[in-house]
Amino acid sequence: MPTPARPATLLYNAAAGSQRRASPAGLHHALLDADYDAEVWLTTSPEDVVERLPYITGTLFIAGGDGTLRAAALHALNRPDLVLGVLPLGTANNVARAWNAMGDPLEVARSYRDAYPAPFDVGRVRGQWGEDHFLEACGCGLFAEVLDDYNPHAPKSPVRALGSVFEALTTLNPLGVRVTVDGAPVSSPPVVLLEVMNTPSTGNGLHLAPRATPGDGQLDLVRVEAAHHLSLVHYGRAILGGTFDTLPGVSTCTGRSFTVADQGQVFHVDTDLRRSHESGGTVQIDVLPGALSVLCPVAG
Ligand SMILES: Nc1ncnc2c1ncn2[C@@H]1O[C@H](COP(=O)(O)OP(=O)(O)OP(=O)(O)O)[C@@H](O)[C@H]1O
Repeated sequence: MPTPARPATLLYNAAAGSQRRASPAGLHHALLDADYDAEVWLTTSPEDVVERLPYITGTLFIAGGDGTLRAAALHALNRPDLVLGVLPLGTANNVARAWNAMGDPLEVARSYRDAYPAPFDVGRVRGQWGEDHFLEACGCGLFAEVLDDYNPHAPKSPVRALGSVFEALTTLNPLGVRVTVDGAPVSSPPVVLLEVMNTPSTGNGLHLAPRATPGDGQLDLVRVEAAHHLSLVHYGRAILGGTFDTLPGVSTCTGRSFTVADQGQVFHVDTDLRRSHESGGTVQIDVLPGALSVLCPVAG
């Protein structure tokens, strides 16, 4: 007698950037092929997740982009009863890319047949403003300034994004901020960009830490020294080619715990923005190793 399909939930965001690539019914069928009988949950806002996620246990497939994943994942911390599965329907899909869950969402769904749950790290940030978590990255300097000008929660617009890049490039002052890694001070020349990354890319697919792995219990610190500030063409080429960490003036190192001096600069935590009311003190960034349990796709 065949064994019944495994129960699961399919969270589907119809507002995600590439939702046209797979309908809820199509994903439901593909998951049946993978032996999961998923109850479909059509989400319309992160608030749905807050209300309903506490009542969901077992396997939760998330069909959306990084925003949808983050909205669910932040409520899946300290929930050993919940295993997440990523179905890439977003625009950048930084987390799906880092987890080998990219490609045709229907194929990815089918690849969960023999998948196993694996630990997925989460970053924790503590500043004067309180505590936040990130799946992708947290940092200050150029990218945070661009996001601050752009407002990532408004509708996406490439023209507005370009305007924000130019604005940040013309107004950014190098940051001379002290940094420690695992309790030890590191050389801290003025930088134009400082990112602590869990996934290799963040934002609109900015591939800043090609070696970052979200299941290794570590985070990658990436800094771009102001003195070596190259042209945008150099950065653009290296980001596309996955060689950003080899550029002159770009330094990287891994660690579990970081502090960054708080001089009142804006920080981004994934796409959220944070700024202290008063400068002084430090922002503390730690890895929470394996804080999430996420299915690893297994290609058939
Ligand atoms: N449960 C939810 N969680 C997060 N966003 C949601 C949710 N439901 C609807 N949305 C809306 O969907 C929009 C897009 O979501 P998402 O970030 O997942 O896709 P994307 O922007 O296309 O992908 P990416 O972030 O990978 O570039 C959000 O800006 C938000 O307005």
